Amino acid sequence: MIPQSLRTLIDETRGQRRAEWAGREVWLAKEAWGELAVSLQGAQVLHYLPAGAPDAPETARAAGASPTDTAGAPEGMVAGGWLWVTPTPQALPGAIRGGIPLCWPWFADENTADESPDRSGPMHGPARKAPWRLDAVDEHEEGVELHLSPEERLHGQLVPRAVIQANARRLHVELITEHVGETPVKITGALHSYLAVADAFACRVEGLAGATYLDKLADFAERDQQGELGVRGALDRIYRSNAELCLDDGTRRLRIARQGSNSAVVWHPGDAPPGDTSIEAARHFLCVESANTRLDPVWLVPGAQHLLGTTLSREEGATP
Ligand SMILES: O=P(O)(O)OC[C@H]1O[C@H](O)[C@H](O)[C@@H](O)[C@@H]1O
Repeated sequence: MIPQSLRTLIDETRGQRRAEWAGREVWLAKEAWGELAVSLQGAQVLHYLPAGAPDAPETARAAGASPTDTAGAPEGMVAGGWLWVTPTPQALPGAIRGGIPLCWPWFADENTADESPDRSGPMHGPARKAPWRLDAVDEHEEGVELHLSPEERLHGQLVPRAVIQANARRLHVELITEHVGETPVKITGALHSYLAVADAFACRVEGLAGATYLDKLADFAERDQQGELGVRGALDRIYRSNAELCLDDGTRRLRIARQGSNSAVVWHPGDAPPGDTSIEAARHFLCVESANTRLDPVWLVPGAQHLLGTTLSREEGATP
């Protein structure tokens, strides 16, 4: 579910092109394998829709529906796609709420921003607001692979880069950190996926039963997940888990695999969303994040690399 204005840009795309959306440069693809939109601010995937999905334009047309159906969607938004983007994004230099923001080189706020000099760095680190450049686009019939790096140095000793792969079966995002300095550095971070859902409070996240979690809404109290997770309101949890997850919103079963992550963050603000999003629009996302947090920080030594990844795909055997 994305803003109508972004949908229009994608509809006007044949093949690949660059355009401007909400004051940011975006890279767009509309190909036989599906659709992809990436913002160069933050190297942030904003939209992905594989061909053949029930909400893909050609499938919708075959079923007699409009591919840009606004029925039931909050104002300014259209259904379609696996990711959610707010219809009311902050102006630059603010970050875009939605898609897959890259939180780097730390996850969350000043209390956990171990890498900022005085533990007071910006929430989720500087990478998501920074300008990135597209270093390479590897295009082939089955899909596309993008390589991006920040235009400026974001850290004295660490250099990040992002790899985004999209095809008709899956979306895969990697955030790779290379240590180019002299002394060990501790990092955290996240691929802060805003997944589009029919109703956030009717979602089930499978794969976390029995896992322990830190409840950020209860001062990081440690708890056990009893049974599978049903989301019914506000929650902000860091699960100690590297398991593959499945998000079921009643209309789609999305598999979420993670690489280099032993923290799965599940977040929804309930009926008190941040100022850049209405309550109505917020009912259509659930964040399920591939993360490194205070539970599994990564110590990088000079010359070492760390890869944090996430792969979204349809569940095997499920209808497309
Ligand atoms: O509003 P943002 O800075 O994008 O952060 C949004 C959310 O991100 C994570 O999921 C955290 O666990 C939440 O505590 C936070 O509120």
